[in-house]
Amino acid sequence: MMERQDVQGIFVPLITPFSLDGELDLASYRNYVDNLLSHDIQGLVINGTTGEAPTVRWEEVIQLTKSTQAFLKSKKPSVPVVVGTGTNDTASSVQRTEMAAEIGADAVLVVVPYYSKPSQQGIIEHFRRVAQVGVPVIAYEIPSRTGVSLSMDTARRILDMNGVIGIKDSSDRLELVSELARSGSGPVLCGDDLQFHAKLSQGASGGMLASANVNTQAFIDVYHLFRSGDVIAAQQSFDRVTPLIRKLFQESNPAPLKWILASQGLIASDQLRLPMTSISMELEAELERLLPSFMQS
Ligand SMILES: O=C(O)C1=N[C@H](C(=O)O)C[C@H](O)C1
Repeated sequence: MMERQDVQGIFVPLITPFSLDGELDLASYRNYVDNLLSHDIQGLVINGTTGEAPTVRWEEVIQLTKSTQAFLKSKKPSVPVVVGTGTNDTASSVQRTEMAAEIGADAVLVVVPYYSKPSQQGIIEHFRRVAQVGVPVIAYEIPSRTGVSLSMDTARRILDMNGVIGIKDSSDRLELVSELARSGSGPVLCGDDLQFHAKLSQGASGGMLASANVNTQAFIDVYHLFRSGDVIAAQQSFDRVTPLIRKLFQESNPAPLKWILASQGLIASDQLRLPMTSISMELEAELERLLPSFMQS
C-alpha cells in the first residue's frame, strides 16, 4: 500500500478504452498501458475523470484494476495502482473503497463529493468515513467539476486524518499548494495540467496529469529538472508542452486525449460513452496538424 512519501512524481490517470459498441476494450487497454510502462512513472490511476468515472460501471472498474494488477505483476510490480472510489454519496464511496481494499488497491482517489454542494463539515465527515476503511486515501479537489471548494482549513483537516496520504489539487488556486506546503501539511499533487510548473514552484510533490498520457517523458523530465534545482530548464521544458496541454483541454477531457491515443494506434478507437462525445472536426484538423510537434517537445 502507498504511504505519504510515495505521493510524488508523475502519476498517470488512465483512459478507459471502449470498442465501437461501447464495451470495455481490454486489448487496447493492455497495449496502451504497456506503452506507458516504458516510462519511469510513479503510479497509475484507474477510474479518475480521465477514465470517465461517471459512466464506467463499478464491475468494470474491478475488471480494469485486476487486469492492470496482473499486467504490472509481470512487467513492473513496483508501480502502484490508485483506484477512483469517490462518489457524491458517502455510503457508496465507503463501500467502493472497501471493495478496492479487497482487490488490493494501493490507494484510492476520492473526489470531493460533487453536485450536492455539501458543507465543509459534511465534506470532512465524508473523508473521515472513507479514510476509516484503511486503504490510503488521496483526496481529489476539482471545484470546476464538483461545484464546491475545499477551504484551507478543511484541506488541512483532511490531510491530518489517519489514512489520508495526500491531496490531488485540480483547482486553479496556487494558494492551496503554497499554504499546505508552508504549514508542512501535504503532499499535494498538481491535477491542473497547465499549472504543473507553477505548482511545483509552490511546493507540489508531483502531478497527476492527463497530459502525461501523451509525451509522458516530457512531464517526467520537467519533474526531475525541477527537483534537481534546475528551475529554469524545468520551465523551458514545460513551456514546450503547454501547446499540447491547451489542445487537450480545449474540449472536455478525455475526448481530445482519446483521439490522440487512437491516432497513435495505442487504442483502437476514440469512442466515449454518452453524454461525452468525440471531438469536433475543427479540433481534429488542428490536432492532425500539431501532433508531430507535440511528440517532439
Ligand atoms: O482524471 C484525472 O485524474 C484528471 N482529470 C482532470 C480533468 O479532467 O479535469 C485533469 C487532470 O489532468 C487529471
